Amino acid sequence: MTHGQFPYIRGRRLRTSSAMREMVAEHHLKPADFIAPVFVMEGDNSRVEIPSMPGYYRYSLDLLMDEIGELKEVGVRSVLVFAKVPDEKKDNRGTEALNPEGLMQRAVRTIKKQFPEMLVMTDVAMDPYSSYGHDGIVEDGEILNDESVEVLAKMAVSHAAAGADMVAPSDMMDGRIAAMRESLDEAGFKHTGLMAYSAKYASSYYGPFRDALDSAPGFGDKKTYQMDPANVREAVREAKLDEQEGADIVMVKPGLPYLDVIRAVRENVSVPVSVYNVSGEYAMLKAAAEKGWLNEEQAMMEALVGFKRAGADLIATYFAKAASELLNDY
Ligand SMILES: NCc1[nH]cc(CCC(=O)O)c1CC(=O)O
Ligand SMILES: [Mg+2]
Repeated sequence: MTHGQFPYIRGRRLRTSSAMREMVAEHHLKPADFIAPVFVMEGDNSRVEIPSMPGYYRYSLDLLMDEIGELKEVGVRSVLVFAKVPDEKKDNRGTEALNPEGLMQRAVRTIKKQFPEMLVMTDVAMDPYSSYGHDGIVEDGEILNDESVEVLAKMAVSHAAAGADMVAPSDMMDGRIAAMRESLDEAGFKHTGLMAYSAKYASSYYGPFRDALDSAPGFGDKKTYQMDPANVREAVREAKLDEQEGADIVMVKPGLPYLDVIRAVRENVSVPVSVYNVSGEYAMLKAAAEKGWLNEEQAMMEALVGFKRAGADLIATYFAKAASELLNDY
């Protein structure tokens, strides 16, 4: 009895042993694929666990160095820095974001001094500095685009001056990539890279991150600048525009609900594509694992290789350290 090419063709032959499966694996993860987001706060010798992100911490700068040392130890080669700004330093124009002695700038200098080979990327966005918790200057309830881009371009230069290898604008204002490239070049930072959050969706999966930085919008939502989850063609358009404006890497964010977007963007640009496996995705997996409903390590690795299969070249993920430890083990 034969059915089509069976029994001559048996897909299971290639799955008979771990060596066989590994030999035919189409995608692989390695620690250098990961970008580890890190949260820094003022103070000494302190760390605070983020309630909605079990096992993930905000560190004072001194303790952040230990954490980065551990990341380096397991083979992670790049970090993406986010700073928690005290309320009294927030205003509508993100003034503190340009302070050369600000927390972000000090963090970048300190990391580069202690770990010169670690790639340091910085979040360029106004929301942690904004009294309204928005990614731009607010006027009569509107988030101004062009005026915000001017601030963002200065912020990029300020991070570059502190020693950032790449700046990563996460604001979704129009035209900011070209403005940043021009400002960076004019200021002499022609080798400072730009990783653009090109297709960043207005997502509920950012909730735990906003807890971590106390950066939730004070009014309304971010739907007039972040993208509608219903759209994929628009993501391709945004990514292509950012590539033309000079982005060195384009990003899709969040990750798991947007694998098709990663694929579409990958097929339409030439620059590397990164994905942000965001805070809510981390929280979701951790919560299920805590309840014993999912195997945490297996679910984590499955999600991460899924990003590569979808077409991501690099992955910003809160699992960077845990996944690297596992990859080193076997
Ligand atoms: N510009 C802010 C910013 N940069 C990265 C994230 C989210 C990251 C995450 O959820 O892990 C956000 C939140 C937001 O847009 O409200
Ligand atoms: Mg855009």
